[in-house]
Amino acid sequence: MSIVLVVNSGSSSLKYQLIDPETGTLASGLVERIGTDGGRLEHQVPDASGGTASFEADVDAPDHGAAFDAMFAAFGEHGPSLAEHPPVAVGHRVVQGGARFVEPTIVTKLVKINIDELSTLAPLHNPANLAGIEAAERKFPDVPHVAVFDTAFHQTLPPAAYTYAIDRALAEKHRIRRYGFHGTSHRYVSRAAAEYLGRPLEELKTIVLHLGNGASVCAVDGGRSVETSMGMTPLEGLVMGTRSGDIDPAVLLHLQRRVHLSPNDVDRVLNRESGILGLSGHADMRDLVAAVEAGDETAQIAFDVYAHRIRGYVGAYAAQLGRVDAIVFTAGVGENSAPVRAAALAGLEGFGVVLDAEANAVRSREPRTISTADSRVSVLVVPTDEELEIARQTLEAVGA
Ligand SMILES: Nc1ncnc2c1ncn2[C@@H]1O[C@H](COP(=O)(O)OP(=O)(O)O)[C@@H](O)[C@H]1O
Ligand SMILES: CC(=O)OP(=O)(O)O
Ligand SMILES: [Mg+2]
Repeated sequence: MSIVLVVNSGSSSLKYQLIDPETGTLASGLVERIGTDGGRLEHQVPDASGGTASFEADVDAPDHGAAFDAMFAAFGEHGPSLAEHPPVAVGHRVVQGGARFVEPTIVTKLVKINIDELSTLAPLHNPANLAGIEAAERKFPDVPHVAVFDTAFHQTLPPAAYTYAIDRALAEKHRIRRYGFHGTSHRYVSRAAAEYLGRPLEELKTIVLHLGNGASVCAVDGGRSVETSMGMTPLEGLVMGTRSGDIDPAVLLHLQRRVHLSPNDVDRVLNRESGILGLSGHADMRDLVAAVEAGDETAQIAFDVYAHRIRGYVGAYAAQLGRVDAIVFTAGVGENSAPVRAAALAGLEGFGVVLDAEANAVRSREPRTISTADSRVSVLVVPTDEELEIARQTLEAVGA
């Protein structure tokens, strides 16, 4: 058996999964609200009847080390026993790998220094990823730790897609270019979509819409990322829970010169206080949709801006690909929100994108088609599984 512990450390959360890619998940869980009051743990294990048993607890988690302690306590209390199912490696999601990390990489002191240096290019993510690695190393000092980078899948972007039109020397000196993120998800989902359609990956042209708390679009041509909406940092592109996505860069200058916000203030405003939260007061899509359904006009505008931006990217990426075989929705919002999917693709019938309202309303955790039989473009919902993908890549990196 090759068991991997997969760790996805966010700024305020720790998601984990103990998994054998060949046989399935042994446990998964989440510690939320790290660093603030009201920490909570959820731990799930498969039960005898083929379902899952779920355990919840309030926990005190001032930092990632404490979150790891809470996770261990949950394994101790609810199983499975880590002594009986020891991981052969720990796989970590790391968001920003820059141009340096294009493969899953065994963590060394130098790798950690590099991840730290890349923090300015993913300020919400890399510091938390590193904190998670260090906490996990203290708990599992004897197994290899592997970093799997969100940016790696996008290393195939052509220069025309990753180059910003600014002074070349300045850009090169400061490594300013599009890197792209959510690559582990885009890679997994584009492959799973090809498998579901029963078509060779090499001949498929796909647009993947990863709509989670962070959100990005990826144009995948023959299994390779050729265009993606996040940029040098995970701020560019789609409207997100708390991030603005695309904005005229002159707005930042205006905020600094005329409103006298500091660079850190602007960072906070755009990364944490914008998106659907800034527009409506709701960062969570479930709350936004509920407010729209209750007739709240401000919520309606936020929802419309969110969908309008997606539709624009679908059109742009269709043009870049020249042909689209499938549009694939994934992640929390993409997998669960029928109203978002319908609004995002509304009016595209003339381009051969026709949703089936009934199929779109079905709730399921399986890959499925939500377009009509005569829609020229297949529209799919394919649940992402970043943890499984990270586990596979971790085992490959350690040669297990
Ligand atoms: N049933 C649902 N309807 C609409 N949105 C949902 C639903 N379930 C989850 N979501 C949304 O998914 C988002 C979180 O997605 P997720 O992929 O878990 O994000 P992350 O990995 O970035 O934390 C939240 O905005 C949440 O509102
Ligand atoms: C890169 C990124 O935005 O990740 P997340 O969606 O987990 O915030
Ligand atoms: Mg995510």
